[in-house]
Amino acid sequence: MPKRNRSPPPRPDLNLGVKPHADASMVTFLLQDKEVEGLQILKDGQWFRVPIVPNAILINAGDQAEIMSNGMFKSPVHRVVTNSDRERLTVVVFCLPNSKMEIGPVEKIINEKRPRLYKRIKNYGAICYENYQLGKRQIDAVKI
Ligand SMILES: O=C(O)CCC(=O)C(=O)O
Ligand SMILES: [Fe+2]
Repeated sequence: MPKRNRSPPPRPDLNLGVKPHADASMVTFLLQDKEVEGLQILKDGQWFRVPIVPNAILINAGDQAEIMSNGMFKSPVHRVVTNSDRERLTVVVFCLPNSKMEIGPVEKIINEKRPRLYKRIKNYGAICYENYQLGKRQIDAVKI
């Protein structure tokens, strides 16, 4: 599912960008703008900028990777802030299973020390959409 994100230079009365979220995908491939930075990642309550590495593809674990790995992979919360005077263009590809397929933590990695953290679910995209609109962290809806 490819997507193109265009963040035009903002007007003072509009605050465009991408609000904080974690990706609903299994994995996301991102080709950043060659010159204009904007992506930031949340870690330990602090926002960190993601530097531009020309022509590099950034790979991000999405919520479905966190669910299937029973929390071993973390799906990071990130956002895009706008640059005051330059347009930014990125290309994003979200990879995710068919919505009819049930997914859940892989059985083999669940044990007494690492109990199951997430429910088995179908169509995670739809679950996410509802929670995104409510401004909630989407993965919380499928935690046990
Ligand atoms: O434009 C970017 O750098 C990231 C966009 C993003 O996080 C998304 O589309 O999910
Ligand atoms: Fe994202």
